[in-house]
Amino acid sequence: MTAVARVIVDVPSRETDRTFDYLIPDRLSGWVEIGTRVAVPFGGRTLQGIVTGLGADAEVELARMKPLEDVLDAITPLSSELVQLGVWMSKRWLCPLTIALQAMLPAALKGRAEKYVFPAEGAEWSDEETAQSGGLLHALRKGQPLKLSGLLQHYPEHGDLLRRWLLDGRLEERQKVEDRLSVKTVQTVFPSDAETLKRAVAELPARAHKQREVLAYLADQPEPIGVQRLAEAVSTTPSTIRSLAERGWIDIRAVTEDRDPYADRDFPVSLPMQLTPAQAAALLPINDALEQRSNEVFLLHGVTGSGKTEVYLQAIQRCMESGREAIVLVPEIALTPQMVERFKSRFGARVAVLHSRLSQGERYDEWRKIREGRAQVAVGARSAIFAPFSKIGLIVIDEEHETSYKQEESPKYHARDVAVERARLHGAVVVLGSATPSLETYQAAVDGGRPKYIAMPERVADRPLPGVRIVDMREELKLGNRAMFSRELAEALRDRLDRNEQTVLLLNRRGYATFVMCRSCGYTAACPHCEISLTYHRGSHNLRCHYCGYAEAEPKVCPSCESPHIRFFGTGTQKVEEALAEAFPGIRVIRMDVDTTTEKGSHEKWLTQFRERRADVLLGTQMVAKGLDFPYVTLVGVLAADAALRLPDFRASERTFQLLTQVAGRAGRHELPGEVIIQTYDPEHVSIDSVRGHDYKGFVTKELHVRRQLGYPPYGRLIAITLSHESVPMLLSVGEQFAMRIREKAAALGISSDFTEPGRAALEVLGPVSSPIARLKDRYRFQCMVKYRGDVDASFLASQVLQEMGDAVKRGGLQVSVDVDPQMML
Ligand SMILES: Nc1ncnc2c1ncn2[C@@H]1O[C@H](COP(=O)(O)OP(=O)(O)OP(=O)(O)O)[C@@H](O)[C@H]1O
Ligand SMILES: [Zn+2]
Ligand SMILES: [Zn+2]
Repeated sequence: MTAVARVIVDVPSRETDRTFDYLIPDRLSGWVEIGTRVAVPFGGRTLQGIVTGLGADAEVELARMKPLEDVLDAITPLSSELVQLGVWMSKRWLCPLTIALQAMLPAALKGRAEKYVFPAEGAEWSDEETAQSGGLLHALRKGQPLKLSGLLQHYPEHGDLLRRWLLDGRLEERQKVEDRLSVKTVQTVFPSDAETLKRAVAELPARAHKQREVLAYLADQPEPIGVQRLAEAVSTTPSTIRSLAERGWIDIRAVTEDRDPYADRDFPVSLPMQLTPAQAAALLPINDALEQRSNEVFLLHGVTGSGKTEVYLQAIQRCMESGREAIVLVPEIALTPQMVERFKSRFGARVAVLHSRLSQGERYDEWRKIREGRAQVAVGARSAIFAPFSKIGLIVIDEEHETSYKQEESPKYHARDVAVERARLHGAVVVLGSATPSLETYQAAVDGGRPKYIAMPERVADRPLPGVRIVDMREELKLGNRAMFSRELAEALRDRLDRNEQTVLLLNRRGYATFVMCRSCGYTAACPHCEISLTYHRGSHNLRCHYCGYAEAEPKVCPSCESPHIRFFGTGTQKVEEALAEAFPGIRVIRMDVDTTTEKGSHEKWLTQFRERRADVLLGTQMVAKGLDFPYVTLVGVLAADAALRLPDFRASERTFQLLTQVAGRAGRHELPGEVIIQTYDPEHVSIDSVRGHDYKGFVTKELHVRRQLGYPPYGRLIAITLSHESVPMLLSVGEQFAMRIREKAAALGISSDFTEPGRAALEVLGPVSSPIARLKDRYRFQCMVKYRGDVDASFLASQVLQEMGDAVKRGGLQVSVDVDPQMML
């Protein structure tokens, strides 16, 4: 019987989206399991791949089968459960399996970097083991890092031993990332016993003061200590310390250290709080499900400030006590120090944190902590859903309505759906938390009973929700106020300055371009490659396209009519900042937007400043709306509340309501009561009017009614297929064929295209029409939208048509992108 590995090669195309069989050579037997990354010969090249299956017989004759070339990691990075999840994802979102699998790996593991093997710090082997290893251990102990591939080649008969020791931790594997070993090592002093130290002091020459001090320090504090740290502690140089090692009085060894991005911060220990009755009632069914290990999904619908986080924390505690692991997803933007601190303070080093602001190396270290079982809780943004745990008991998704849980590039997965599937594979509990649940989740809870609905309708400690006033800016204009701030908002702001309280100002900028326009002829500067207005950047005085990166200098005269009256238009945060400085001299403003938060750590820096009350106003875009919990914020102002309502997206109302409710929720969360002022040109709009009474149910009822009539989610589902090409006629003809074939297939299956009859399965294809962004990077874009309802496998139909038309698409040089359950309609 010959062992065979089924491998998915890392070439993301439809033709290679299947497994290929390879022989497992003896040298590698015992190293290959499901999830192992391997190097394989493929079409004359060596490619990277992932083993997704093992078998004894092969689909092609053994004689024609090639052997695997190499194993790329000693510790298999993916489990068979994650591979299974990947298979599910590739079907769910119509993407090649390799793309789904690669999305689960930390970036540091993606290249074909060589792996090195080292003995672990303090590892010991018996004489018997040393003898058994036939020179292998001897080679390793010389201290030189040895390549894993080399070891496997030189010691083929000792592969089992190597693997066993890697698994029991006596050997470690490391990888070069960014030209350095991906594991950080620290030169560490190991003091000898007190006796030796005493003798050393006696032997030292009289003038060796510093060396004496070092020895005294170590005699006092016999714990291992970093050379650098020790040098600082006794204010000497590392070379002084090294000279002691040379004389054999102390030992200096390299010790691996995790790059813990939070290492220099002390987290005060936090104990579980006494729950309010509402929290206790919410926790009860969650704990029950954990206890019974039943695969439940809950929607925890708690208003802003109702204390959802404490419920998560105590559920996680329960989960950990039963020996299982927990994943907590929070939106990238909410991964503030404040949020991280809540978890670190409660669970300490058992928490791994994963987010994009960490360096590749830092992320890899956190990932290893999870993979090697040193962490029990992973807190992170979207991709943390793939945390390589093996016995998950609980998955929490905070702010479950957030759009950032949907990845916009392939694999276009939604972390919420992945969470539900992953929890099913583990028999785990899912908690979806939000003050403003997505309509999909809410409707499923109310109509279908899964998720189970849990409500926390009040804030903790009887704190009231803030009062909300809506200001009609048209009225302001009628009364002659042309300023950016209404009289009410200006007055409230002044009031806060007098009382030394703080204000959060949200500029809803989505759909509100900071563009340049000529006031004489109406010319607006647009990207020559995309159908998009260019955005003005004050710092560099240039105009930039946010889609393709095109940039040009700010025009002095209108390129169209040569008028000098061309100027920067629209309301950017910079403009608001200027207006604030003008209206309130001396006001201290922190501006948070894409321009001020690109630098690593800047986000945190601003929030810390604001928390320490070194500013009066926190002004920003969406990123100031979520997760913040500052006791002195008593006023929230919203400028241009309706800015995003006109976007060509059926979720525009829902998003506006969620954003306004979330930002309103930042006010009055502690002792001081809060107030919210929303400026708008459209005060009657249901998205704005409902915020006044914190009326989620009122909003949702109206909005669901509209969705039901139009057959939009949650009452129907969508698949967006976008085609792009330089030539419009080409696009139109392929697009038409596309739409037609799907319609034909549906008709052949007897699926109606009539959505008016409630409850009946239906499918229709809208388009092809020009996409809302009609041209990008010199390519025109057309869209077909498949809308369907009921028992229809539209993904399957779409993928069939894609396959059938694959050749035509390829020959014509078209690009096709498929988005199943799209969240962004642009
Ligand atoms: N049982 C409790 N007793 C006293 N204070 C509590 C309790 N639970 C939570 N709090 C406090 O109430 C405040 C709000 O809690 P938390 O931030 O968890 O709310 P939330 O529901 O997550 O709100 P949001 O959705 O707005 O983020 C916090 O300052 C928290 O420390
Ligand atoms: Zn002009
Ligand atoms: Zn462009």
